[in-house]
Amino acid sequence: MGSLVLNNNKKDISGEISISGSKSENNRLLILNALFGNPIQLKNLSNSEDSELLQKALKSTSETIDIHHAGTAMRFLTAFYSIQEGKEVLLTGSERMKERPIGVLVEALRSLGADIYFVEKEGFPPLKIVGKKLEKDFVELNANVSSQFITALMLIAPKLSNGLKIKLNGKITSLPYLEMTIQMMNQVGLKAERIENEIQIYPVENIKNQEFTVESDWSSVSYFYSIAALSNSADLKINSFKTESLQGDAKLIEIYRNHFGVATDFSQNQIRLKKIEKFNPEHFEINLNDTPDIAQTIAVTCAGLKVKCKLTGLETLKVKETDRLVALQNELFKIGAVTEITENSLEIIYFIPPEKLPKIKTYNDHRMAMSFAAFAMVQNLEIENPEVVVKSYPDFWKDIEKIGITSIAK
Ligand SMILES: O=C(O)C1=C[C@@H](OP(=O)(O)O)[C@@H](O)[C@H](O)C1
Ligand SMILES: C=C(OP(=O)(O)O)C(=O)O
Repeated sequence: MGSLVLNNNKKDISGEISISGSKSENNRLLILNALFGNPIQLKNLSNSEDSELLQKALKSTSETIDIHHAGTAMRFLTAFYSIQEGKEVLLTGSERMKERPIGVLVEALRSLGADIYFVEKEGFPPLKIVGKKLEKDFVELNANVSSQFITALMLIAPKLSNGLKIKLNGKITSLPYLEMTIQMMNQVGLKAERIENEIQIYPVENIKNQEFTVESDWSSVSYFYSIAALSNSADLKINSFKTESLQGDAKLIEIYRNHFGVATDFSQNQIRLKKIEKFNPEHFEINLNDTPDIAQTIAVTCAGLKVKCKLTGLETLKVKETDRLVALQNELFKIGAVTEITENSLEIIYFIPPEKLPKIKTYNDHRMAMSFAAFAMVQNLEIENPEVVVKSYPDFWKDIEKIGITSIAK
């Protein structure tokens, strides 16, 4: 499967690229379309493999659905199939998917009356799901493992006879993703609201035909913020973004402006990133519970700038595509950052000289590949199994080439 050696001869970068639609927004709309008979015409679709896998699953008539490594799709489909009366499926995924917990969602759906069985290990995929009509209208669940469980319930809720009240117990993780679900549902004509730890979704029969332009993916654009922060000068134009984003990761604008000297200007639907100052804080501390997908990006930015940092709120990272805390610790070491990790934090405590040509393992995790690629602004490095990027951003290597980071296959 090879590797790529990344090389950037100049520390000044510029160019223009387009990033496809947010996989989070896209996947919510795919489920709503499947539930309501395709009333929503999506514009600026996500070209992520995860979204394509979900789309394919929703069209499939097979009794076995293999969702590979697409976590969001796995969770949303679990709820979706629970209410498909008369349909029985085996919902499975990659080896890693079989290690990503889903018990909290299954328990919540069972408490609503769903027929779901763990086929191998209790609490984990694969699942056998026998679709039926769910009669109840109240559910409670722990909100501290994955917000995707809650979104999954919210998306099917308008189709339940009396809607659904969802009570969230414990600390709510990845909250902006729940806000995204609520806002999107309201935008397409459904009725959803959250008051503190209670979400209410009202029943709705139909939604009207409409277009929905998916905003480009802010998690994907994070790598360009990191590249800009590690450059001498940067001027990057990237499509297509909205000033009022539904995506929590738009927080990047503030984080990179306030801490890493990268300014963002909006001009119509384009953002323009500029390095405005060389800005190396002594120490940087941030809680990323709202924005878990940009933790790796920020860790590599800090390593490249030699900024000691403490990233907290990372308790969900160990159950993502890989244990991202361990993966980060191993690979940051190769680029000269020595870290301490706990169950929910990562701290860069001191720096050592980076390896001459660090060879970065990617652990089947797209975000490991893309976040470490930004370090090419500091020195050459090798990224193993670069094809992992397809999960969210298939054009990533082409796009960084466009702005001056070349790669040679090895
Ligand atoms: O709802 C979503 O689209 C997502 C929610 C987050 O997951 P968790 O809630 O499990 O942290 C995020 O990490 C994931 O990439 C996408
Ligand atoms: C965690 C992620 O995705 P998922 O949970 O959908 O696999 C991600 O894209 O970083």
